[in-house]
Amino acid sequence: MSRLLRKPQQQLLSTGVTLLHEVNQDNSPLHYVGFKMIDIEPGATYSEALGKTECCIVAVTGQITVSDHEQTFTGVGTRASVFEKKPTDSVYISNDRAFTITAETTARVALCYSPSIEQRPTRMIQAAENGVEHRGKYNNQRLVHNILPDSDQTVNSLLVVEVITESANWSSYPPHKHDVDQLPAESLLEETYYHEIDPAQGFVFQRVYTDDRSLDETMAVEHRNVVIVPVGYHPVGVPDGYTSYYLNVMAGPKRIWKFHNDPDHEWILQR
Ligand SMILES: O=C[C@H](O)[C@@H](O)[C@H](O)CC(=O)O
Repeated sequence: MSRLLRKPQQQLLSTGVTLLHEVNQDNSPLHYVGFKMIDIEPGATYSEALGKTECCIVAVTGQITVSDHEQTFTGVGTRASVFEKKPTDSVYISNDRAFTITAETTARVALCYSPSIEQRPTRMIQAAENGVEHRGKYNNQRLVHNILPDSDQTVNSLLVVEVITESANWSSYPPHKHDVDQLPAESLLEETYYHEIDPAQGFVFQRVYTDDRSLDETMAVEHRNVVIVPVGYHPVGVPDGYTSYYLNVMAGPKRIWKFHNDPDHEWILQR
């Protein structure tokens, strides 16, 4: 199995709290991005104290209460399934703060991390604040919810976005990369993908590859898998009959999303 593909674990952290994924510097080739996916049962709590990292808590499904022990946000979350195709709520917590999440319903919660030195205010990112984009044409159409785009200057290094790709369409396509710190042409952003597929027995294909093909891995990605993108192009293809969801976390030395399309495939944009 590709070293870039992570299957969900079932690590019981505490009563009602299960860790499905943890991606960090110790268990991945990433240096900037961290990611956790936790499932929380109603009434159960998850607490964490941040060091020099910031965290975007995304209520992927269900409703949660989030407190940084100064402010408390209740009713965070808008959907029972990501395939309702509507944005959700998130809460941003900056470095050197602690937080507690309490599940109001059965909830899937993504914890998206990146480096942070200058402490910023805690804030709820309402679903209605998400920039919604209908990107692409032909069989390259996808729905994008920008949770923390690079235009949002309220955080230090974190970028968070979710994408819905319908049956027989491609996304993160034409293949693009953002793996060199060479602005204005391209920025260096590591990336993680947390995938969900409807119906859940489905799979999508994701390829992660470099120009010199020193890295070239094509994966069959299944429901609730994570794909790690340290470098390279990273297109996703969705088989007929299935719908794809993924949540992206990106971070690097500069908080700018400037990607470079694979020249071999950029022509499709001219149609
Ligand atoms: O670099 C960003 C990620 O690859 C996705 O968010 C991608 O941009 C989604 C898309 O445009 O299809």
